[in-house]
Parts: sequence; C-alpha cells; structure tokens
Amino acid sequence: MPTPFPRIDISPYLTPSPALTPQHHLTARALSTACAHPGIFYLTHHNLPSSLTTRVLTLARTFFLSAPAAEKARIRRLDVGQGHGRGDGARGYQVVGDNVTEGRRDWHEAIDWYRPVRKGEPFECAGAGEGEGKWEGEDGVEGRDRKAPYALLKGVNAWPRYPEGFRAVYEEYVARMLELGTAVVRAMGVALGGGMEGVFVGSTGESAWVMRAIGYPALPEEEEEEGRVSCGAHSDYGCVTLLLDDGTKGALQAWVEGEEGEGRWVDVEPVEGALVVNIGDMMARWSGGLWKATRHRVVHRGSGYRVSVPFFFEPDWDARVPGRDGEGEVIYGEYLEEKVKGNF
Ligand SMILES: O=C(O)CCC(=O)C(=O)O
Ligand SMILES: [Fe+2]
Repeated sequence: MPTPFPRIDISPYLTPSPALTPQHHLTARALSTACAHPGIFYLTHHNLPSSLTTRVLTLARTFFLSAPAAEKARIRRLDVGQGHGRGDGARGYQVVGDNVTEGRRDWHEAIDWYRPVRKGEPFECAGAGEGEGKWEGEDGVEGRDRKAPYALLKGVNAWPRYPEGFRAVYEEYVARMLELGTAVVRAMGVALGGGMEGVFVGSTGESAWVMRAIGYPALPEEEEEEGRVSCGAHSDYGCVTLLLDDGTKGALQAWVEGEEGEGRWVDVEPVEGALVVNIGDMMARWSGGLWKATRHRVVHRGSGYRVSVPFFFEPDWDARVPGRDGEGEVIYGEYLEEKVKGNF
C-alpha cells in the first residue's frame, strides 16, 4: 500500500523573499491539508547537507554501540539534587528502560539536550542555585556561568567526549534545525492565516528546543509479550517535531484515523533525504483544534540497531499558548515543567 503521508516541499520558505509568492502559498496549502490529516508528513528540500545528517546519525550510533560504560555513566541524567546538584531531571543519558511513556518502560537508550538556560534570563532563577557544586563533566561555556545546584530543567547539557567531535557537529545541527523550524512555523502561520505567521515567528524566536539522540536495540519478543514497545504511543507536546532517522524500515508508526473515525497503526516508512514531521499539542491548540497532534510509537523488531534524532522545535519558554476546550492559556515553560514532572 502506498504511504498515506504527504511530502511537503519547504524550499520557498528557505529563500529570503520580501513577499509571499505562489510557491509559498502552494506549500502552505499542502501543509494545511497535511496538518489536519494525517498530522504527520515528510519534509523535503530542507537544504540540510547529507554530510551533516550522516555525521549526526553516525556519531549517535558510535556512542550508543561503543562508548565505554564509564562515559555513558558520566553524562547520565540525574534527578534534581543528585550528583552534587548537577542533576536537573531532564538532561543527559538514559539507559534502556529509563525512559517511561504512559507508565511503561521504553526499550531504547537516549541522550536528551535542552535549550541552554542563559544567566540572567527571566526564567533562570526559579530555584536555580548559586551554590558551589561544580559538575566535573561540564566542559563548555554553558556551565561556566551557571553553578549547580540546578532546578528542574535548568541544568547544563551533557555532551559525550566520545566519539570525538560529537558536540561541535550537534551544535551545528541545532543551529540548522532552528533555522528550519522557524521556516516551518512561518509556513504553518501562512497556512492558518489570520496573522498567525507573526504569532508563530514571534513565539519561537528563543525556542525552548529539545533534541534527543535515540538508540533502539531490537525489541526482544518476551518484552513485546509483556506489552512493551520501543517507544510508547504518545503525541508530542510542543510545536513541531523534525525527525531524522537512519532509514530502518518498519519501526515508526502513526495512528491514522479513517473517514468513520476508526483508526489503525500505519508504518511511517523512511524516505531518503526527507525528515518526518509531526505537530505537537501546542500547535494543535494554536490551530484551534483544526490540526492534529498525531499519536505515534516505535516498534522496532528488526535485527539491526536503529538510531533516530528528533529535534523538537518548541515555543519560547515564556510564550503564551491558547488553552484547549475553553481552558485558560498556558505559559509554555510551565506546561513543559509539568510534563517533565509527570514523566511525559
Ligand atoms: O524514534 C522515532 O522515530 C520517534 C521518537 C519519538 O516519537 C519521540 O522521541 O518523541
Ligand atoms: Fe514523538
């Protein structure tokens, strides 16, 4: 069966242009349809050099499969207060089974990074410490001006020292993804109309982005019998997810609803040179429920080791996002804190 997921060419939004052209509108219209149903699509012509995406995936694979246990332990995610205060309950490496989705342990390992919190930012305080704790693992500017103990989500990112060059490549990738994310939300704003282009660009200029490198060993049969999957069914909570995958087939699945409202899991097969994109709960709210934060999950039964790197392009920490079903608006950073506390 052909894949039901459309391809969206984002290139018109990547070239500076003082006014919207017919090409901009073509992309916006295609996005509008795709975001309403099935809410997940392939982003093409994104202008990311394949040399960069290949390096990103290879570095993650090498880390997961061959980093010494001590290196994985050095950057392990810690609860708030742990590790002389360097834990922020969010950033760092998680072993297989550490990540929990809807109460079940996921069958993957991962490193999570969040947008750095800069000293003096309005939301920096909220419990951030002025203590003496210094995390030995921090070797970059981020950590130097902000001392542990850290509050929830307010720590410093943990970067592998092995394989060499990891951080520089990933930071280059983050910079590219911020540009791309801005282009995508701008296109989504044009698609929604009513001034939303300005709202989206204005609410994501300091995006509280999140990035994960995920390593999926094949899911053992006995784990699946226990009801475990590689990554449990969920919708993403932010704006837009830009997913880079290593081409492994039959792993990512999306919940697609038919005309009658009946749904089923459909494989989202990798498309060479394209990113898989879905919208998150914040974007669904901004669209007034017109667009869907599609549920998805990963079931990787194959024999190989799968690697993916989702980049979550999110609203600013202090962005105000409309409520759902008459609820009041939320401040995105507060919403995120609740999500992290509740283990997503
Ligand atoms: O690995 C994937 O393909 C998807 C991961 C995912 O859905 C997530 O991290 O939110
Ligand atoms: Fe997801």
